[in-house]
Amino acid sequence: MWLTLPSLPVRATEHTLIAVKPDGVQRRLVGQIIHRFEQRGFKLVGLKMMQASEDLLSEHYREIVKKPFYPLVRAYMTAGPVIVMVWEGSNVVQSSRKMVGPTNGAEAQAGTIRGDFSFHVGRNVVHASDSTEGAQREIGLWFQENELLNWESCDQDWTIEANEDKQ
Ligand SMILES: Nc1ncnc2c1ncn2[C@@H]1O[C@H](COP(=O)(O)OP(=O)(O)OP(=O)(O)O)[C@@H](O)[C@H]1O
Ligand SMILES: Nc1ccn([C@@H]2O[C@H](COP(=O)(O)OP(=O)(O)O)[C@@H](O)[C@H]2O)c(=O)n1
Ligand SMILES: [Mg+2]
Repeated sequence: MWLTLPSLPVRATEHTLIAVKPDGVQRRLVGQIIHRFEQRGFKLVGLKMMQASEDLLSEHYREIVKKPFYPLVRAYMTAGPVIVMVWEGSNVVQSSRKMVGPTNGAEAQAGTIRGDFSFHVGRNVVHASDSTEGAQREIGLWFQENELLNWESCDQDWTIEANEDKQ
């Protein structure tokens, strides 16, 4: 039997900033990390490789910049290139945090990115924004507007139920 799928109204979408940290790049984990977000059904709308400057990093981590361990974070995060990405989808901020797992890989469950690829808080492979407001702020820090692409994904009707907006 064929399903008929009504075309979706344009929906307010959510975005998050995910970064593969220098250890993830060095350990050749970039592909596996991207794969997990693709597999979940989220849409990639921005991606680049860059060397983070200390200034950008202290803005990004403004909540921890005064913590005693921040110099370690700065050294870690500027030690090599990072991959920064913007992913789009329903509830993507919270879902990504769950996919990434808690800050300390030693406490992260197997099946999460940190639980599968790290066991030390200072080498935890990925960054994920922790709130929608934080995500907007971080996306604005790392990306120019013209680096984000608004493209139609052909599987959209199969990853989002059409009536979601009407409930
Ligand atoms: N005690 C620590 N020692 C060393 N590094 C730490 C420590 N605590 C945190 N970090 C590093 O600082 C980062 C920022 O800490 P934060 O509390 O924001 O964790 P997070 O939100 O899980 O990580 P991120 O913001 O990178 O996604 C951590 O991801 C980790 O790499
Ligand atoms: N005690 C800590 C806390 C954070 N960090 C580092 O700082 C990053 C940002 O901290 P955070 O509190 O925003 O945690 P996450 O959002 O990364 O889970 C972490 O991902 C770690 O790389 C650390 O090295 N030691
Ligand atoms: Mg954080």
